[in-house]
Amino acid sequence: MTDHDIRVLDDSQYRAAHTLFRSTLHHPPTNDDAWKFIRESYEPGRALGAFAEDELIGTVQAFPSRMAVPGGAVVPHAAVSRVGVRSDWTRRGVLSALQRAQLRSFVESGDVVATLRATESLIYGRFGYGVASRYRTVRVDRSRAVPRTRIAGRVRLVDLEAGERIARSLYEEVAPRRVGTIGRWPAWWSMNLHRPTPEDNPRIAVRSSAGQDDGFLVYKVKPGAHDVSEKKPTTLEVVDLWARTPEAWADLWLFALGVDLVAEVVAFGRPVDEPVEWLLGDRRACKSFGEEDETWLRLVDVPAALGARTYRDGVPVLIGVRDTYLPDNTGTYRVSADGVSRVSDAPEVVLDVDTLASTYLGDVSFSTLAATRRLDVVEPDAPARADALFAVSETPWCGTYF
Ligand SMILES: CC(=O)SCCNC(=O)CCNC(=O)[C@H](O)C(C)(C)COP(=O)(O)OP(=O)(O)OC[C@H]1O[C@@H](n2cnc3c(N)ncnc32)[C@H](O)[C@@H]1OP(=O)(O)O
Repeated sequence: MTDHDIRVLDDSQYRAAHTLFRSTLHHPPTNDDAWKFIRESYEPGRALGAFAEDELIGTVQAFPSRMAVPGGAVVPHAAVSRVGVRSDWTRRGVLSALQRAQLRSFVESGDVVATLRATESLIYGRFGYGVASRYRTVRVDRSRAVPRTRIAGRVRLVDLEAGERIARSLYEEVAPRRVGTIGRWPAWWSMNLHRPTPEDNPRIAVRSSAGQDDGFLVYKVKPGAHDVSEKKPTTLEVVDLWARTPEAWADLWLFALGVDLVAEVVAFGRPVDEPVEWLLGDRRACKSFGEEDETWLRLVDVPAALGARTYRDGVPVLIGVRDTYLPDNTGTYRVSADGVSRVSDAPEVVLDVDTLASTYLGDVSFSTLAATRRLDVVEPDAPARADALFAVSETPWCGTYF
């Protein structure tokens, strides 16, 4: 018997839930203008509340989405956000109860995976979430950058309305080609492009070649002093940049690096393998900061998730999986280049479901996890065999903050 219970929230409760979540991050309630955009992002059945008697004391939410997995498939995905428990109720099992209910709801709705961004890295492992992709921040000193090449196609500025249309359609086409990217829900776009305050003033540049749009850049400029030697430099922030081809990618970066009166170009949350340095005459003009965990991935339906991705050639391996919160996933899986099956054989390597999630998109190898004692090795050559099967050619990256 607990002193709280979990309920699905309805329309009349979303604003209170949002205010509660913001208070757990020490932010004030949102204003009415912003709420118009945020309200749209609450979908029926996807927000849960924890109640003590009839008082709301905690909440979690999820956006409906998809995720691209190795081999090109795209699987149903729940994007978890707005997790918070009122500070007079923490460490009494409220989040655990919310997580249990939310994971069960994902099973019922057929979500194969769930992901989130974590405020703190010690919270989510116990619920089966593991770090599956990383990102970095890059900062380019324009006075030293000296790009080695010029824009080859055409980059034009478009207004926000046309830009959003182009960006959405290009994103939907281009993003799923990269492992770890997710489908963006309609309210993501309105919250990120329309909600910003006037000072944000997002601009959209579209790149085209032979009359075809093939990439876009959303950016913001924070004006500062015009003289680069002064303390507060004018900064251009690359907010969102996606391209169909490497040529379009390079042109969009060259455009960002070419805007006048800008002292530095900064981009948060970019892929760890994005070769910005190689565009520059002076590669040290580009500093890379804070490589951090991006995607925390939960394999909700382990057989479906393992079955959805492809594997390279190699000797099959038997992987034993432990899952406390969703025990139906517990078992041994035979993984081979031909696919995955559940078997009753003894496993050759055993790991918790959060650790399996970290290997799933290919960001970390089984050998690394064995060396750091994150998995139990039964057959000494099993981690190397699993590495060969799970290897990917491109580092996973999501690129969508929520
Ligand atoms: C996806 C997102 O939205 S990220 C945003 C997350 N929200 C925040 O950071 C807001 C501020 N924090 C909070 O609201 C709360 O502290 C929460 C939601 C993180 C945790 O809620 P609680 O109800 O306290 O968690 P609960 O009591 O179920 O804890 C379960 C276990 O996790 C541990 N735990 C919970 N939070 C933390 C933490 N921040 N750091 C380390 N351990 C933690 C507990 O000690 C407990 O461990 P145990 O099972 O070994 O006893």
